[in-house]
Amino acid sequence: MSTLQIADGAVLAADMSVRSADVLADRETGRIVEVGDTARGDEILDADSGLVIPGLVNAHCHVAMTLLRGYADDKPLDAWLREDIWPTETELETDDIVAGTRLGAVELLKNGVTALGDMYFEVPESAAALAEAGLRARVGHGIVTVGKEEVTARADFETGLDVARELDGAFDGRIATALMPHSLTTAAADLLAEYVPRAREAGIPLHYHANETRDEVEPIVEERGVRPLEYADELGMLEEGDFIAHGVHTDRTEIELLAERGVGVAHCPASNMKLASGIAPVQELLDAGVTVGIGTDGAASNNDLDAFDELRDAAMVGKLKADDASAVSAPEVVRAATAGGADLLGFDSGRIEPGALADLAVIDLEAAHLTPAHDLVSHLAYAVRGSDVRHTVVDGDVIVRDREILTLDEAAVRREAERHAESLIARAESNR
Ligand SMILES: CSC[C@H]1O[C@@H](n2cnc3c(O)ncnc32)[C@H](O)[C@@H]1O
Ligand SMILES: [Zn+2]
Repeated sequence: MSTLQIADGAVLAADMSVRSADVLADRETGRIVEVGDTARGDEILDADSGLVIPGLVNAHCHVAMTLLRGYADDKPLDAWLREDIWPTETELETDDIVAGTRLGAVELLKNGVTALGDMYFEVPESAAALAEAGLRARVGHGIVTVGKEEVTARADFETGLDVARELDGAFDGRIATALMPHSLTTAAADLLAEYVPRAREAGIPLHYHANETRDEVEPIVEERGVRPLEYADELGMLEEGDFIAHGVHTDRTEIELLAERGVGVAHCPASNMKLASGIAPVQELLDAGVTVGIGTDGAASNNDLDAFDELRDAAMVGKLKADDASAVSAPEVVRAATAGGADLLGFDSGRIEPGALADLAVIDLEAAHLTPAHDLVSHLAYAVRGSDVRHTVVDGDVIVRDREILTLDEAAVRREAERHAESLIARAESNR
């Protein structure tokens, strides 16, 4: 056994208590073997004056959209997608997506994220980039059929299913997959009815955008006479292991349906605020027993991938929505961003205890904005910034040490991303 000892820090336990302890991880199995003060490891990672937490889980992202950060702002979802994002995305080439994925991976890992849910294009190449950077991910090809001929629409579903079947378990199990139709209004009903059962036969879960805006809910109610998640249920799209993104405009019946079916919600508060989509009823979801994770969505609607921003946003807007300052409390958001997200993605991580995957982040507590340290869970929810992350560990491997990413050349990744972003936008603008 080759071990990593994360030494001399305070450790956040699953019950949200904090105590001084070392964490010992087996680098071969990638799992935590001991949490205590007798651990002795082959390699030491210094966590003195630090807090060891489960790595944050970004439950919903389009990571390569880092290339479109700041390209189109201040519009609502539908106009933003149709006028700016989709026309530009038609110009994307595989190398652009790899460059954007690497840039996103640097940002995520340096901000303490160890796992993500990612829906985008060119998934074999982007999944390889994520895994090589050191991240764990559940990935899928985003399937859109609106505006496409039947044959092209079907081909998109075939790609989604093939990618999900072929990549599941790749990169020593760091990559898992899902069938990812973009949304209930942008993926055709007849093809969903055909492909969802095929995904089930292969044991593949589903992930899709749902109930994000009122404009997306109303046409379904008008056309089908049921709420969007009732429609999803009719199509067999609400099964244990599935998770939706957003769930902003969910009514009581839909919340109960999610709870009954064991389907979780990736809550994306910053994206929902920026696109003025609305505020998800997070406290109601939690009270109903729905598993909630937290996501950034893509960097073009956020505009960064700092998951600590999301924790804070989730707590703040959750209170506003509930009209109750005690709603979406600090322990609840910290749990959502760690164990909640890990449950949504189906990873055995998100908690620091023997047997769990050693996906961890170490927060440097020596900062003016983290002083005094009355309550470290409060700090995680309301005061810690991504730039306070000192080390990030995935599968027992140190990926970020003293804020330096070890798996990628950060300067080269930034240069490449700049180059690809510039040429992508030039191509898109010349074709307008
Ligand atoms: C088909 S791959 C994913 C697809 O989703 C687009 N997208 C980015 N952010 C959002 C959002 O908040 N709601 C819906 N769709 C979104 C992205 O640009 C890709 O086209
Ligand atoms: Zn999204």
